[in-house]
Amino acid sequence: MTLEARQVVWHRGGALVVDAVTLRPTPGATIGLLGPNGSGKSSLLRLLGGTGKPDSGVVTLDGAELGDLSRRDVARAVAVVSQHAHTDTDIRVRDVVRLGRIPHRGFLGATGTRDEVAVAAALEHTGLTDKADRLWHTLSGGERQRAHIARALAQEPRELLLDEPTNHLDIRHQLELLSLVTRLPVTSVVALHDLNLAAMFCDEVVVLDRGRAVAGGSPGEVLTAELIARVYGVRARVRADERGRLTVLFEPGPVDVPVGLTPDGPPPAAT
Ligand SMILES: Nc1ncnc2c1ncn2[C@@H]1O[C@H](COP(=O)(O)OP(=O)(O)OP(=O)(O)O)[C@@H](O)[C@H]1O
Repeated sequence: MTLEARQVVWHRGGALVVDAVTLRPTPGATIGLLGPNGSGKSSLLRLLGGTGKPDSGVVTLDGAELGDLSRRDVARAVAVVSQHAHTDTDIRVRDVVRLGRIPHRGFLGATGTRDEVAVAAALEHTGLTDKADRLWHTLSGGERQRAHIARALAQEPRELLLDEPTNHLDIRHQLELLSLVTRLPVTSVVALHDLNLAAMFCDEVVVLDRGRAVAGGSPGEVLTAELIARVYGVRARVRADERGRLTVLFEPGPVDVPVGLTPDGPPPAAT
C-alpha cells in the first residue's frame, strides 16, 4: 500500500480545481502528472502531501486517512518539493538539507550519525557536496532547486512529491535528477511540463485537464498526438524508436490544420 487519492475534489477561491481524481501509484513507480498550466497538478500534489484537505474524497497513507495522522508521521513517509519553496537567504546549504532530518529526530532534537550520513548522501546524489558550506543566497537558481531536492532526499521518504523539479535546471541536471528519482527506492509523483522527459522517465503518466484526470497509463498508451491536440491544443507527432522509446515533436500552427501540411508546404490557393 502507498499514498493514494480516491475521488478527491478540491475548490480553491471558489473554483473547482481538482475534480474527482483517483490516483493509485504502483509502489516504487515514478508517476508523471501532466497537463496544461492551471490544470490542477500542484493542487493535487498539495492534497497528496497533506497541505490541502479535499472537500470530498480521501487521501490515504498505508490505508490511514492523511488527516488522521500527525504532521510528523506524514513527514517521515512523504517528502515534498514544491514549486515555490522558500528558504532564508543566510543559511548554509548543509543546514537546508539538514531540515529534511527534522521528522526523524528524537525528543530533544539532537542530530546523530545517521542524520549526518543521510545529509551527506543527499548532497552527493544532487552533486552539491562541494557547495555544502555555501550560503543560500550565493547559489544559482538550479543549485537551489537541487538543494531543495537534497533536503527531500535527506528526509529518506517512501513517497516523493515533486512539483516541476526540472525548473531552472540545465539539460544535464534535468536528466540526472529524473534518472536519480527513478532509481530511488521510493514511489514518486512528479508534475512535469516536458512530455519528452515524462516519456523518458515515468513508468505511468496521468494527464489532468481542468482538474479532471482525463488519461492515465504508460507514456506509450497516453501520449498520443490526439491527446496532445485535445488537452494542450498543440499539434505533435509522436515517434517510437525500435526500443519503444517515445519522442514527441511539436509543430507550430493551430491544431485544426491537417497533420502533414507544414509551413513549407504548398501555398494556399489564391481566392
Ligand atoms: N490559492 C488559490 N486560490 C484560488 N485559486 C487557486 C489557488 N491556487 C491555485 N488556484 C487555481 O487552481 C487552478 C489549478 O492550479 P494549479 O496550480 O494546481 O495548476 P497547475 O496544473 O499546477 O498549473 P501550472 O502548470 O501553471 O503550475 C488554477 O486555475 C489556479 O488559478
